[in-house]
Amino acid sequence: MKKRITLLGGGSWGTALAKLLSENGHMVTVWLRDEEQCRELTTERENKKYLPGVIIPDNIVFTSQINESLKDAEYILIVTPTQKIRSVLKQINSEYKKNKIIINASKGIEMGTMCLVSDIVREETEDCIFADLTGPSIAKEVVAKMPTAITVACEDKKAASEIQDMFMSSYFRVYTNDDVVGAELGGALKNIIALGAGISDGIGYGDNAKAALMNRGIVEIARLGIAMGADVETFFGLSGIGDLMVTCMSKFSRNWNAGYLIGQGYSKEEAAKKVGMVVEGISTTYAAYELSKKLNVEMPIVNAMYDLLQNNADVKETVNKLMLRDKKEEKL
Ligand SMILES: NC(=O)C1=CN([C@@H]2O[C@H](COP(=O)(O)OP(=O)(O)OC[C@H]3O[C@@H](n4cnc5c(N)ncnc54)[C@H](O)[C@@H]3O)[C@@H](O)[C@H]2O)C=CC1
Ligand SMILES: O=C(CO)COP(=O)(O)O
Repeated sequence: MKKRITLLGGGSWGTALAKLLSENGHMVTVWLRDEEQCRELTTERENKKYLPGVIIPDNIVFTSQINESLKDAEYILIVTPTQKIRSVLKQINSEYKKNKIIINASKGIEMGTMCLVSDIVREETEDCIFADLTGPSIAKEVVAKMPTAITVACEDKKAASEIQDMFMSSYFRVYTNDDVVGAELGGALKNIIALGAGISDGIGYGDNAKAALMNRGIVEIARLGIAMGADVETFFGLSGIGDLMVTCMSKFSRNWNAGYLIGQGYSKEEAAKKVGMVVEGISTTYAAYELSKKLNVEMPIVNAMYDLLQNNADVKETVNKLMLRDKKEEKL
């Protein structure tokens, strides 16, 4: 059935999801804060900055009026950088953020508050159902209609199944899951590990190092997840190890690319600027570091990444410290 969906954000992932939803027959509106960009997208039907070369279907509406964009919406799809979500939701009149189904497609943790996106949505909206759309899904491959499998995590089974139907297509397979916290944590924290994988590649370490990072990375992600009430099984799924694999291995990943540049000697600011799109792993490193301290969860890779980003620690020395920690059993 045709649904009315408004996207908050139209960068590379927003554009890709708007295109997919429109091609699935839904009525899609995209809110962007920049009026000039709305005009360009409306007339040129191409997102030159974030997804050049992709033709945007004619029936997608772009607007810079946030309340107007939500008047008829049944579903709200959040696709803005995580650190901006709260301020975006605050701009919406209360009547338009009440009793809606809110789907989050962003992957990060809010700095300062340590909130997951589900917490932000709970605090900034009223009586809404929250779902998290997450998993290994590089926007450039989705717009090229390459096979992709993803998860929708939602505690409300009916809403989960509606969202599954809404996104499913011949090249986009959607699974459901009811572990929202686990799915959100997997999506957010894999960005930190991918940044680390990029650094490892950037300084010239090999595949052994990257495999170790990925494997020990998912272990510490699961450790934090367990402390926060998530189901450990979720971390073996698409939103966990699945997304970790693609983000650490894809040359399209912005987190991997930013890490690679840092490994080559650029500062985090220069690397983020060069990538030119959101690098969620940087801000999420700070939030995850605070969370691990608060919950007393051992997260050596997150600590190392914090040291690199916050204290400009030397990369090789940091890796040495990681390797020479106390001997351990291979356990969660
Ligand atoms: N690109 C991808 O392949 C995927 C991205 N994601 C996630 O989706 C989220 C968005 O990522 P992308 O679209 O790729 O990022 P992007 O950097 O391509 O685009 C970000 C969008 O947010 C807008 N924006 C930035 N600051 C804003 C503010 N203060 N208020 C309102 N809008 C603002 C930008 O104008 C742009 O439209 C991230 O959390 C990312 O981790 C998830 C899966 C795949
Ligand atoms: O989340 C993603 C793939 O699932 C996209 O990762 P990047 O933000 O690193 O490009």
